Amino acid sequence: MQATAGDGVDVTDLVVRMDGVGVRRARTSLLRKVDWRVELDERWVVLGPNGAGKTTLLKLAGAEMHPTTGQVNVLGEKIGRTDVFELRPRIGFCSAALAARVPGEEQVRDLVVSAGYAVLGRWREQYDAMDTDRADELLKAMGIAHLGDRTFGTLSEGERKRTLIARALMTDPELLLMDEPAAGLDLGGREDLVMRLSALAMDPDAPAMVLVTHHVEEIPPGFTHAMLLREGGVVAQGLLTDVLTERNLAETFGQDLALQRSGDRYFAWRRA
Ligand SMILES: Nc1ncnc2c1ncn2[C@@H]1O[C@H](COP(=O)(O)OP(=O)(O)OP(=O)(O)O)[C@@H](O)[C@H]1O
Repeated sequence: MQATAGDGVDVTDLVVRMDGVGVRRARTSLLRKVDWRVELDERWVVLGPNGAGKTTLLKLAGAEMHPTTGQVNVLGEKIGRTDVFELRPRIGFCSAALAARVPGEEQVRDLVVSAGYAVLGRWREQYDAMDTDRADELLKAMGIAHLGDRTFGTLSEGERKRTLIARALMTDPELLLMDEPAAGLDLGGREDLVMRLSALAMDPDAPAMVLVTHHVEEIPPGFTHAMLLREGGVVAQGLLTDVLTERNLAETFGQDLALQRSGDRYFAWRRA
């Protein structure tokens, strides 16, 4: 008999499970009563305005933070009861906060390959040839194979984002968490990234994914589910096509928003 999460879902397929989760800091609720299930083959987008709690949610899923109330399970391990240093290599994480910690003189290939050794910053050991081949393969998949010998400090914003995604994939994670990967990119850079993330989302061997964004235009085709957050509370969650409605967007962003779908892409704007 298979163990289930109480809602018929096989728990071995659950990558993230949150039950009644809340996070409080200095009498402020960053998150309230979040119940969430992410399965192996799902690709989630978390959408909401500034301060909604998106990064907090991602940090919980990345075992970077404990909840104040409720329970968080990631890859079958309960946060608070497990060794996070064993859990974190199973999770790929990319965020602006991580980018800010990368020394400018770090070589791109080293930055990617060192993820397997859980280090950031200059690493003088010799890497295994298999590891450097894998790093080059990931750089190629992100369209930046030619940048392996460059230093991180010399890269454009878009090239940095792609490097960090390659690094996050280096350990072959079971869960990939991305906090606003398209922030700061120009139109061409954004479109290029959206298409690469779309290819990743459609790869059946790719990890479960959670992508945080402010913009519906940044949702890569192939993403399957969405959570809308406002002021620490879940406005709606479920299948992307069910959740992404004008009504839910209006409630999430507190404005009268029009939403249009063109193929697998979404566009939103405020009605006059
Ligand atoms: N340590 C803290 N103490 C008090 N408030 C905090 C703390 N950390 C975060 N917050 C607040 O919690 C709220 C949620 O923060 P979070 O970074 O999760 O939001 P977000 O949705 O990712 O926002 P953004 O889109 O602007 O990045 C914000 O209002 C933030 O100011």
